[in-house]
Amino acid sequence: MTFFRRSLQSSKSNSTTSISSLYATPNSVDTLTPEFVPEVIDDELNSLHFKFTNFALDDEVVDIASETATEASGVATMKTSPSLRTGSDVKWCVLLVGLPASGKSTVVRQLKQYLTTGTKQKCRVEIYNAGNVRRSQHPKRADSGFFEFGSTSTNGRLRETFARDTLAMLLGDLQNDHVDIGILDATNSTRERRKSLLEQIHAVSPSTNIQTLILEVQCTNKSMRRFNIERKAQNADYIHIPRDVAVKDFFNRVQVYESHFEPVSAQELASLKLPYLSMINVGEEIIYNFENAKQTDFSLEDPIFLLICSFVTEYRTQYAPTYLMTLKSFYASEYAPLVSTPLAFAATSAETASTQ
Ligand SMILES: Nc1ncnc2c1ncn2[C@@H]1O[C@H](COP(=O)(O)OP(=O)(O)OP(=O)(O)O)[C@@H](O)[C@H]1O
Ligand SMILES: O=P(O)(O)OC[C@H]1O[C@](O)(CO)[C@@H](O)[C@@H]1O
Repeated sequence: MTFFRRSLQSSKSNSTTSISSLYATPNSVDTLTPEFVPEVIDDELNSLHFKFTNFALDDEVVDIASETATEASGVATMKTSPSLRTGSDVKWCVLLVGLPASGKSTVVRQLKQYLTTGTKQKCRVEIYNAGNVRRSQHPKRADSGFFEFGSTSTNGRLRETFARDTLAMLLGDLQNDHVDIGILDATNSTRERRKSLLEQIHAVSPSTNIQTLILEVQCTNKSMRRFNIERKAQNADYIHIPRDVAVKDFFNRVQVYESHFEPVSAQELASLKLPYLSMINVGEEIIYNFENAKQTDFSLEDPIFLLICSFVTEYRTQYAPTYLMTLKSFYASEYAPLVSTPLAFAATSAETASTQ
C-alpha cells in the first residue's frame, strides 16, 4: 500500500497550536493554510495525513503527573463539491470515537449546526448521547469507579447496554425518517464495541439505506485537555462536588479509558469497511482513511460526506480560534493547580441530567 503524508515542516513533539498566532490573525486563512509538499511515508493507518504546523501552544500547563501526551504525527486538506444533497433517501450514521473530554460533544454540536445550515434543504441532524442515556437510566452518581471495562464487569455491561439503547434511538429515527443524519456520541473505545454497533446498524440496513462513518476526536495537547477536564468537572456528574475532587475524579476517568482504549487501526477499518476521519487538537492535525469505502456502495462524492470532510478541514480556521482564546483566558486568570491532598469523592445520588 502507498501511504501519503503532507507536512509543512518537520513535526515537533506535542501540540504546536499557538494561541497567540491564531487570535492575532483570526481571519487570515492564508497565513493559516500554507502550501503543503506531499511526501510518501509509511503509516499504520494507511491514511492521508495533513498536519497544520504553523501554530504552537505557548506553554504546556500540567498539574497531574500521570498525564501523558502523544506525539503529533499527521497531516491534510480536502476540497468539497459545491453541490448539496437534495431529496436522496440515503441516511447517515456518524459513530464518534474519542476519550472522555477530547471534545466530542462540542465538535458534533458544531457539526450539527454546520450541516444544518450548509444544506439547501436543511437536512435534519440529531445527536444521540450515551452519557445522557446513562444519566437518565442509571441516576446514581457515576464517579470514576463506575467506568469499568470488560464483559465480566457489571458497569462495563451496563455501559454497553446504554450505548446500544442510544444507537437504537438513533436508528429508529433514521428508519422513521425523523432525521437524515444521526450522530452517536459515546467514546466507543474498544474494537468489540465498534464491531457490535456496526452489526446493530447492519441489522436495520436492509430496510434503510444507511451510510456509516467513524469520526474520531482526539485531544493530545495537555493544556487543552486540562482545560476540557476542568469544564467536564462542572457537568451533571459532578453537581455539588467540590471542584478539586471533581477534576481529579475526571482525570481518573480519563486514565481508566486510556488504559482500555483500542485505537482505530487500518486492519479494523478494513474489516468494518468504514471510512474514517480523525481530528486532533481542534484541527491541528487531520487523519483520514477512505480506502475501505471503495469496497462498498459508499460514494465519496456524496454531498453530506463532502460536507463532513469540509467541516473537519475548516475546523481550525472556523472554530478553533474561539476555543483557543477561551483557553488563553483560562490560563491567564482562572487556572489554579489542584490541591495535593487526596480528596474522597462524595458518593451521593446524582440528579438526573439531560445535558452534558
Ligand atoms: N472544540 C472545542 N471548542 C470549544 N470548547 C471545547 C472544545 N473541545 C472541548 N471543549 C471544552 O471542553 C469541555 C469538554 O468537551 P466535551 O464535552 O465536548 O468532551 P467529550 O469528548 O464529549 O467528553 P465526554 O466523552 O466525557 O462526554 C467542553 O465542555 C468545552 O468547554
Ligand atoms: O460507553 P462509552 O462509549 O464509554 O460512552 C459513554 C460514556 O462516555 C462519557 O461521556 C465519558 O465521559 C460518559 O458520560 C458516558 O457514560
